Amino acid sequence: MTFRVAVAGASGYAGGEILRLLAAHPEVEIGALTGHSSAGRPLGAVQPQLSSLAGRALVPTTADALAGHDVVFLALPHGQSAALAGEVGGSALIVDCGADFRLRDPVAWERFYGSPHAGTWPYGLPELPGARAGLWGTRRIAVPGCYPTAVTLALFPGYAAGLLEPEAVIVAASGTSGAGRSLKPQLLGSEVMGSMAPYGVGGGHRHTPELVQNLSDAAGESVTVSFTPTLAPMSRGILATCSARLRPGAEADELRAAYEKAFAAEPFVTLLPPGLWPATSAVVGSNSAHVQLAVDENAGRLIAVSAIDNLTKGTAGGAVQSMNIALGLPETLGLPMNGVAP
Ligand SMILES: NC(=O)C1=CN([C@@H]2O[C@H](COP(=O)(O)OP(=O)(O)OC[C@H]3O[C@@H](n4cnc5c(N)ncnc54)[C@H](OP(=O)(O)O)[C@@H]3O)[C@@H](O)[C@H]2O)C=CC1
Ligand SMILES: CC(=O)N[C@@H](CCC(=O)OP(=O)(O)O)C(=O)O
Repeated sequence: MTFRVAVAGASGYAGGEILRLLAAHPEVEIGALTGHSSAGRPLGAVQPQLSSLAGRALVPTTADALAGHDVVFLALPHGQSAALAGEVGGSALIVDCGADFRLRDPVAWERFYGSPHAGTWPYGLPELPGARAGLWGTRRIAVPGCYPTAVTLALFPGYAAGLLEPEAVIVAASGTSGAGRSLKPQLLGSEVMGSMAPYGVGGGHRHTPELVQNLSDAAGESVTVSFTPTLAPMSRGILATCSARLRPGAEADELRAAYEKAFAAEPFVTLLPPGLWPATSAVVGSNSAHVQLAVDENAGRLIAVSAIDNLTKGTAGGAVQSMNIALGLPETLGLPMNGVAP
């Protein structure tokens, strides 16, 4: 069976990456493509890398344009998804790449996003314990934020195994495509090239409550998270360096065994052999996450590092992986495991 799929926000970075993957997906027919300021233009004018779809027209983002599809991807600015999803309604599978339906706690939502909480949908990080059960047959998916995907994969096995104290310290570097393609002075080439700088320092980044939610779910208790994002002079990729204090008696071998068990059957997570460390260049263009860990015996802490492509595993690839599960398709269908290095 072929599923007819619409993409809202097809002119953006996330929308473009969704289309790159869907164009190679054997069970998908690409339907409506919508844009905002670029509506009326051909897709090839704003996404020239999508050669096979270059002549397709971008239409305005309306519920009418998105009606009549089996699957609708929403790749829109935060706050735009909830109203549109309500209007599209029906039996379509709606996959929201924005944040609107990720958090369960309305207080945390309002504090970090400053608007009323729209609700909570099944969370599209299949590797998180219990997540697949929520995705099978669902008609609504909330795709995780890109940092939460990288960080959760790096830390959840240690928490799920009960080997870590409930506090995590995370410093993660992201490429500039994580910020979308709208114009922002801090993203000018002359500001970013040859430089790295933190932002959202001091617990202010909106992915903090999502990290707390995921790690607390894994731990079965409330986990405190200190998260510092950093902008790196590259277009794609996230490298997350995560640290947590070991529970008394927890050993490096037990941690390694917990990670091996968690990822043994995961098609898109590679626990690297001891001594090899994740690099963004190895995962760019793929839906793969690379993970490695070490125990700092002096500090009594786990150091876990992950690398993903923020636009693939961190957005579009994770979204397609979750779509596959929801539709009963093989989970890996249409998704690249290999990167494009060098
Ligand atoms: N970039 C990333 O790494 C990640 C992004 N996401 C999420 O995906 C979503 C899209 O992000 P991204 O692609 O990076 O952003 P972009 O800024 O690159 O694209 C935004 C898209 O939304 C459209 N748009 C802009 N304003 C409006 C509006 N008022 N109403 C309807 N459509 C509008 C744009 O259309 P036009 O260009 O035609 O004006 C464009 O298609 C966001 O919610 C983001 O949080 C999630 C994880 C990671
Ligand atoms: C480099 C950069 O700016 N990154 C974005 C994260 C993008 C993302 O995953 O997140 P959302 O879907 O929650 O927007 C940021 O820090 O806001």
